Parts: sequence; C-alpha cells; structure tokens
Amino acid sequence: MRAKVLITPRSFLKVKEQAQNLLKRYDLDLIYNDTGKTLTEEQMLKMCEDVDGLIVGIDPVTEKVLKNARKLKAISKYGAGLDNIDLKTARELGIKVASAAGTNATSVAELAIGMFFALARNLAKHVFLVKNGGWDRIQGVELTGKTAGIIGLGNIGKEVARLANGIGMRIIAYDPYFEDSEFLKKYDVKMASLESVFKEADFVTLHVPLTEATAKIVNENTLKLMKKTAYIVNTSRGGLIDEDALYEALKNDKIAGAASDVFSKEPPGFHKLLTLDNFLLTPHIGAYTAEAVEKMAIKSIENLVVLLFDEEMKSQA
Ligand SMILES: NC(=O)C1=CN([C@@H]2O[C@H](COP(=O)(O)OP(=O)(O)OC[C@H]3O[C@@H](n4cnc5c(N)ncnc54)[C@H](O)[C@@H]3O)[C@@H](O)[C@H]2O)C=CC1
Ligand SMILES: O=C(O)CCC(=O)C(=O)O
Repeated sequence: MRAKVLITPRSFLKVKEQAQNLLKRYDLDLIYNDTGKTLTEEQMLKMCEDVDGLIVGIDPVTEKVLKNARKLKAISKYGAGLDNIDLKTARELGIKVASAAGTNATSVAELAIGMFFALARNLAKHVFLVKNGGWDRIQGVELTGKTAGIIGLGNIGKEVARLANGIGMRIIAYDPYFEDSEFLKKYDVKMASLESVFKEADFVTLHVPLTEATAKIVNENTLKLMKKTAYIVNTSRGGLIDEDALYEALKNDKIAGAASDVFSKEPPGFHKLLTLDNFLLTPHIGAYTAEAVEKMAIKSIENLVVLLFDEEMKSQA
C-alpha cells in the first residue's frame, strides 16, 4: 500500500513542484496543508490520523496527536527547532524524528544581525517618524567595537559570530557543549559564562533550542545583569524570554531595546510588549527567504526518505 505523507509548512507550497519531482521515485501519497495557516492541535489530530510520515513546520505534534497517529513512523522537521514535537512520546512510540538544522542558519543569522543594525540606528522609529511628517533624529550607536554576546553557538550562533566578526564586533559566547577551538580562533570568539554574556554584551542574541534548561533564560534576574545601554535580540523561540520581565525592563529603560522574531504565543495578538517603541518585532520570518525555504524543503525530504525507507535518497539523474 502507498505510504501517506502529510506536509504542513505553508512555505513548502512555494517549492511543491520541486518536492514532488524529488519524491516521484517513491511510492507516496502527498497531502498538503492548504489552510494557509499553522495547524492547530485539533487539525493535526485529524490530519495525522492515518499518515505514515510527516514533514512538519511549527505545528503542534503533541502527545495526543502522536498517540492518535497509529500509522506514523517518521517525522521530518522542516527547519531546526524540535520544541513543537513531543520527543519523549515519539521515542516511546518508536517514531523516528529528524531535524533540518543548518539549512536556515544563514537566513536566521542575517536577520539577527539586521536586528542589531535596526536597534542601533532606531530604523523603525525613524521610518515611522518621517512618515508621520517629522524630521527629528535619534542618535544611534556603531556596531564596530561593540560586544556581541551569543547564547548558543550551533549552526545559527556560528553564522552570527562569523558576520559579527566581519563587522568588527568583539564576540563572547555561552554554550557548554561547544568544542570547536579552531572556529573560536578563526572568528576571534571568547567562550564565557552565561552571567558574563549578560553583563558584558552590548547585543545579547539567543540561538539555543527551547528546552526545559533554556526556558525563560532571559528573566528578571538575567535582565538585571545587563547594561542600561544593551539590547537583546531573539530569533530563536518566544519561550526563551519571560515576556513580562522583558516588558518591565524595556518600559523602565533598564535596557536600551529588544527585537524579537518569535513569541511564546504566535501570533501574539494584543501583547503589552507591542505598545513599546523600544521593542521591534517581525512575524517569525527568520527562515523565510527563497534560499532557506528551498534548502529546508530538500533536506526535510531527504531526511524523510531516510527515516521511512532506511536509505539515502536515490539519485534523480
Ligand atoms: N526564527 C526562525 O525562523 C528560526 C528559529 N530557529 C531557532 O533557533 C534555534 C537554534 O537553531 P540552530 O542553531 O540551527 O540549532 P543548533 O542545534 O545547531 O544549535 C543550538 C546550539 O545551542 C546549544 N545549546 C543547547 N542547549 C543549551 C543550553 N542549555 N545552554 C547553552 N547552549 C545550549 C547547543 O550546544 C548548540 O550549539 C532552534 O532550536 C530554533 O528554536 C531556527 C531556525 C529558524
Ligand atoms: O520558517 C519556518 O517554517 C520555521 C523555521 C523555524 O522556526 C525553525 O527552523 O525552527
């Protein structure tokens, strides 16, 4: 019987033809999420019920969804973060999981550095000001010579380090699992404690996965360590920040500003952070570039084939 695969990411539709072409040698029925939105748990419950494989974006793959998906053998993440997948239940049920980490690293790193520039030169405020008839200038700061504090030196964190080094920033990083001393030498990165990163950095940037250990890594206590002139950038996951504590720090000018691509609830709806003009935001666009969309799609297809058929993808030549 043909295996059935559900493909949920909205942006996957942009490379649908290419994906179908890559998979044509395999006996698969491909079902797409055509709602134009991230699926809810209810929708996932229904749509995963009789599938053998799943290529998933940030839609919830909860215990309930997994237990109801009796035929499911493989989950291939279209992207890096696996926090939307209940990995413990997947393991217990013998469902294999793979990530496409690395495929979107350049795109996310470029957004993070873009946010450094936007914060340093008050870009959003200036656009708003001039469009509303003003011509005032808010003094900015240079990035050159400032300290970038990278939390999580994986695929994305390393790209941020490479770019920050090119700008002439001093770089410190916290990642207890990082071991590549050659990389540190090449991009002049100094490993530091988490506390030192918060204390010394002018731009703290988050690139860790959301896990029990990293949830609310930015909180009242760590925000208190930061300089009044420092900024925080989050292109990783909303759950890494205690959003109430960030609101208080920004509102009371305890730090200079923050930018976030991600929220604990997406879309955030009305959130008090959105009322602050020292808070910039984007709607989870980190990996939404032509290049990353294509790379994520190809890698997630290749991973699915390995997981489902236990083989490297056959050459398409
Ligand atoms: N905004 C967006 O569209 C995107 C967001 N992301 C987020 O970025 C995260 C990072 O992605 P990648 O760099 O590709 O992942 P990665 O797995 O390559 O790197 C994660 C790094 O975090 C480190 N780490 C893990 N636990 C840690 C801890 N407790 N303290 C300090 N370091 C720790 C690991 O050692 C690793 O070096 C993803 O998990 C995802 O949540 C990823 C892609 C797109
Ligand atoms: O753009 C997407 O579909 C989500 C990317 C993402 O958040 C990830 O790779 O973890």
